[in-house]
Amino acid sequence: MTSADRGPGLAIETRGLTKRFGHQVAVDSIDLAVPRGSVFGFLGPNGSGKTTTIRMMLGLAAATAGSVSVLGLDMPRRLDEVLPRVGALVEGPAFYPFLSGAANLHRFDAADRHAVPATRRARVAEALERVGLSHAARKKVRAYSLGMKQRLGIANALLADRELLVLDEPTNGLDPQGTREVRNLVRSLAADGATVFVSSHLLAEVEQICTHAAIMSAGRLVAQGPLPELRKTGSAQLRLLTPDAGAASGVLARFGMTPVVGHPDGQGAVITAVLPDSGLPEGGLPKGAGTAPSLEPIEPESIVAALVADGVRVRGFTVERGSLEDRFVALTGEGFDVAQ
Ligand SMILES: Nc1ncnc2c1ncn2[C@@H]1O[C@H](COP(=O)(O)OP(=O)(O)OP(=O)(O)O)[C@@H](O)[C@H]1O
Repeated sequence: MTSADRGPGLAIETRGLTKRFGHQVAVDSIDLAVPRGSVFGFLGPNGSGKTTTIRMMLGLAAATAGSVSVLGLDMPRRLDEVLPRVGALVEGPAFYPFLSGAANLHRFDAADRHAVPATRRARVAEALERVGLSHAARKKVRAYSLGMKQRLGIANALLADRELLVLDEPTNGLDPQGTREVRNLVRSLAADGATVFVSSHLLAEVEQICTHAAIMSAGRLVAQGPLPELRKTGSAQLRLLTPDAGAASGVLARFGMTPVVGHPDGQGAVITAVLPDSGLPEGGLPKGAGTAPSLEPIEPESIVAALVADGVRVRGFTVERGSLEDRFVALTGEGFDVAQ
């Protein structure tokens, strides 16, 4: 990461952020950079350290080492200035079941010493409207579905104007309808200009609503960046159809590839090869790496040009990138739930 990636353009920044519970390292020296205005997906399997990181960001847990700044201010030192500008939904909201949704929000608003009492009623009504719960404002929360409770939690986070929303697994446990509602809500919050930091163990969810993502695995941050960039990195599979297998293999080997030759249809050879990774692994090259991978991605068209220049007859040529899911599985060593 360059120094240009840091600074006032970031809504959240952590450096070397670490949390140990006894001997267990739950969060292992992570450097997160969440750009302002992004919808940032914080992705990782259960137990990978997402909630612990979020708790440290919000001053709910003390870091063992490292630093966090939120909206450009050090946490937890500047907690009092930061919290009024941040809406959070962490580990499921706790509501009074015997009170209505509106009455619950009134209580939360009253507990906020920055909230002006005279405008409380309007603020609560607006937050309920924002999450589509106006019709259920007077209903007791015990009669709310899980999706409605989650939306009420987000309404609570929206009681004041927020520059940053931090949502920990906001669709966890929701049925498909509730999930859709919450996702649409997250999209519209982002469209209004807030930075939204949303954790999830669902890859599909992050792909649908996020502009950026970070991937956690066993307490470590294994990748982060804009989604299109994360999709681009990683290896791709090349497939070449040619009657000139020997010459073609020689050309591919010159590009550092290891071609595999098959003869499935008698029409010529089908050669497959893995296009070398175009991106450096997070944190640079592994120690002791033999040959350094090229920093420049190998363009498929330069391979075709080299094949043609060497007189190879190219009858078919395709390059398929792995999906984001392939990439995440490769990074975390675990599959992701694919629930929509
Ligand atoms: N208070 C605690 N005491 C001891 N260990 C903890 C504590 N909180 C979390 N851990 C451990 O730290 C690790 C990371 O947990 P964390 O809840 O941050 O992960 P997560 O990615 O948010 O997972 P999930 O989606 O299941 O909440 C886990 O192994 C967990 O058991």
